Amino acid sequence: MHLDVTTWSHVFKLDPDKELSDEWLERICLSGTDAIIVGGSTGVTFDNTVDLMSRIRRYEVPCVLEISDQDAIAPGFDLFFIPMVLNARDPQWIVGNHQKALREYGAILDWNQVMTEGYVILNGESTAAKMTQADTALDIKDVEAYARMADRLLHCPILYIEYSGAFGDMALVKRMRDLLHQARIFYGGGIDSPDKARQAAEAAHTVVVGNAVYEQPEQALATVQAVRDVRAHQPS
Ligand SMILES: CC(C)=CCC/C(C)=C/CC/C(C)=C/CC/C(C)=C/CC/C(C)=C/CC/C(C)=C/CC/C(C)=C/COP(=O)(O)OP(=O)(O)O
Ligand SMILES: O=P(O)(O)OC[C@@H](O)CO
Ligand SMILES: [Mg+2]
Repeated sequence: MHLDVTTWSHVFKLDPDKELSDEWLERICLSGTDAIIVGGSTGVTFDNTVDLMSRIRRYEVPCVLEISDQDAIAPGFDLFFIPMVLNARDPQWIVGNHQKALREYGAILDWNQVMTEGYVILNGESTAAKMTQADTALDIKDVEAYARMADRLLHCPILYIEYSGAFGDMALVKRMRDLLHQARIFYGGGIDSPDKARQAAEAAHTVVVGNAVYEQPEQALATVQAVRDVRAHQPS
């Protein structure tokens, strides 16, 4: 099992608040994806998180919890991703909820399992943008500044360009990747076909496929091979 995120090209993000049959969960977990992220912006509870995690645990694939609600923090994951929404207008989503969670867990957690994601949300229509009151009216220089903030100021191992629900601007994503010093760029949003997965894999280090698992599962599965094909033709 590879817990080194720098080797991950493709991940699926599964939402504890959504239904997925055992058959489809098996196909997703055995697809050859590099990891499964468990997360969602609303309706995530301790119970539905543990339920999904224990179903994924039947398979060998690495399993990460992307924390969006302190009440849904559950043990048993390989890693914990902590989003900090850098362009949130509400500071609760940059540091506020994090401070509260660290009051509870700070002294006992295994820091080797924790990775910070510098999040930049760019689809103003997404649930996450509305919830965090993200400022999505950004020009390229604004996004570059957030990318450098994540990479150089905060030393986040992950810069997450989030277009949840819509396919984003791959030229922008690639430009961010090219300016990073140490962070890896995760791109998520609107990947619902092998062609979009290919475009995203050419721009980002890691592509994240979420909603398509529930809406177009055959297409979602096909994104795994599409990303592999891109990597096979890229110089290492
Ligand atoms: C005992 C034990 C397990 C110990 C470990 C505990 C641990 C690791 C503690 C860490 C402490 C800590 C700092 C926790 C963070 C607490 C917290 C609540 C932070 C806030 C996170 C945040 C900014 C959330 C905002 C929303 C967001 C960015 C969610 C990310 C996922 C996302 C955008 C999903 C897409 O959502 P979806 O529902 O699919 O949306 P659509 O409707 O658009 O599809
Ligand atoms: O659901 P989609 O649009 O695939 O986005 C994936 C992920 O970035 C959501 O956090
Ligand atoms: Mg979703």
